[in-house]
Formats: sequence, structure tokens, C-alpha cells
Amino acid sequence: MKKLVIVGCGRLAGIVADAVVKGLLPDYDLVGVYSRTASKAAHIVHKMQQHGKPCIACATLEELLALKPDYLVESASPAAMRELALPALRNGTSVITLSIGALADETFYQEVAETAKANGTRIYIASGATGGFDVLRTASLMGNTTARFFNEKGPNGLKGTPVYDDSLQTEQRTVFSGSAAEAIRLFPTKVNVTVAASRASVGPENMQVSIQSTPGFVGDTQKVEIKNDQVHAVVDIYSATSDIAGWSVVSTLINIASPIVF
Ligand SMILES: NC(=O)C1=CN([C@@H]2O[C@H](COP(=O)(O)OP(=O)(O)OC[C@H]3O[C@@H](n4cnc5c(N)ncnc54)[C@H](O)[C@@H]3O)[C@@H](O)[C@H]2O)C=CC1
Ligand SMILES: O=C([O-])CC(=O)C(=O)O
Repeated sequence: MKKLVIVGCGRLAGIVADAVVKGLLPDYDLVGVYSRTASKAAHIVHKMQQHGKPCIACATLEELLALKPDYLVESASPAAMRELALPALRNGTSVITLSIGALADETFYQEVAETAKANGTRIYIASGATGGFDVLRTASLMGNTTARFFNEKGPNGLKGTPVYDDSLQTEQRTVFSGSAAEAIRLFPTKVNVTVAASRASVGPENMQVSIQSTPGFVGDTQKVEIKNDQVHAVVDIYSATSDIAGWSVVSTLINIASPIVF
């Protein structure tokens, strides 16, 4: 059995814990969880215990890593990913991350890659609320590639960000246009998808991103478009909630343990 832990015990972590309970991840024991909000970690532990599965809530990241997990699911934030990636990789723990925005920084990205290689560990970029990383990478390898990313949200999904104002409740507007690197700086927890798709293709500086706010729109549309001399591919995903991102972690974990890999 592989030892699994989770950092960041919110909505998406709950989907992963539920998958363990439902028996969808038979190759893993969820041995520990850690969250900034201790009550959320306790909630997952309680659920596991109710199903006869031992799991502990850790008070610190160090305590969690001392469990010597094989895999760590990061479902906290890009800031948390920045804090935990190197210590986890050096601990022999591979990381499945949803907060791919942390990997927009080229220096950090290289440091993560070198540390993983030196320690025989890996970072797995979950497809999250987007996908098609196989075709994005394949098309990029063919050369002469351009890629762009279109995200549509309702105005409430932009509350608390610098672009929000009440006029968005009644007016459709493009609220951002720029690179994925710029997008994640402005919306640190909302456009991890753009950095993920860029890392699979043209990189965060070259992925052109636009974000449109549409009154009354519920959920998110994430549309990646890649072109080279021969290929034109569009990965267009609408999702009513962000649950698809939690399920993408479950899918990645199944892949890691599977003899047949997608
Ligand atoms: N790649 C993708 O498509 C998507 C990625 N995300 C990423 O996943 C993260 C989690 O999403 P949700 O579960 O919806 O959020 P959430 O807000 O429901 O849960 C996040 C949890 O992480 C904890 N946390 C935050 N910072 C922490 C830290 N430094 N150390 C330990 N715990 C910490 C919080 O207390 C909270 O319990 C988001 O912040 C975002 O970065 C979210 C949606 C889609
Ligand atoms: O579910 C979404 O809208 C995607 C998201 O939050 C992200 O990429 O960080």
C-alpha cells in the first residue's frame, strides 16, 4: 500500500477523502491530513475513522512529513505549494498539486524539477478544471506553436479580486488580458488552470489568457486552444462547480498506481 497525505482540507480535499472511503483508491492508505484550519482536518479524520480507516490530523507540515508519505495531495493554495514542495520532495514524498500557479515562477519551477530528480520523487500536475495536457504537449513538441486560454466566470467568482466592481453584475466584460504569468499574479487562487496548461505547452510567459465576466454565469468555462503548422486543437470544458478539479486528483492517483496509464 502507498501512504497518502493531504495538505489543505477544504472542498476539493473532501472529494479525495470520499474517494478513499468509497474504495476508488484501493492502493492508498490516507494516513494523515494537515490544514491551516484545524477543524477541517479534524472533519476528514472523523470521516475516515467512521469508516474504520486510521488517519491522523497533524498540527504542522513537519509532523505530516514525518509520517513518511509516498504521496502528498496539495489542495491548499499556491502559497502552500511554494512552502511544501521542496521539503516534501526531499522527504521522499511525491506531490500531486492543484495549485499549479506556484510553478509559474521559472526559478522555483527549475528548483522543484532538480529537487525531484535528485530525490527520485515527482510533481504530478493534476488536470484540475482543464485538461488535454497530452495533446497540448504533443502539439508543442511539433514546434511553431501558439496557445491561448479563455476563461469565462460569473461576477461573483471575481469578488475579492482587483478587477471586481458592482457594474460586472449587469455588464459583460473582458476583465483580464495578458500572459498566464501575469494572470496568476493578479488572481493567485483562481487561474491555476492557465499555468497548468502553459506548463504543458508554451510556458507561462507565452500563454495568452483572457478572462471574461458574464452576468448571471454560473461555474467556469476553461477553453485552451493550441495551433501549429498542422494541428489546431481546442480543449473546451464547462464545469458548474470546481468539483472536477478534486476528481482530477483521484484520476491522477489511480493513474500513478495503475499498470495501464492514460
Ligand atoms: N487546478 C485547478 O483546476 C484548481 C485548483 N484549485 C486550487 O485548489 C485549492 C483548494 O481549493 P478548494 O478545496 O476549493 O479550497 P478551500 O478553500 O475549500 O480549501 C482550502 C483549504 O486549504 C487550507 N489552507 C490554505 N492555505 C494553507 C496552508 N498554507 N497550509 C495548510 N492549509 C492551508 C484552508 O484552511 C482550507 O481548509 C485552491 O486554493 C486553488 O489553489 C482550485 C480549483 C481548481
Ligand atoms: O475551478 C476553476 O475555476 C479553476 C480554478 O479555480 C483555478 O484554476 O485555480
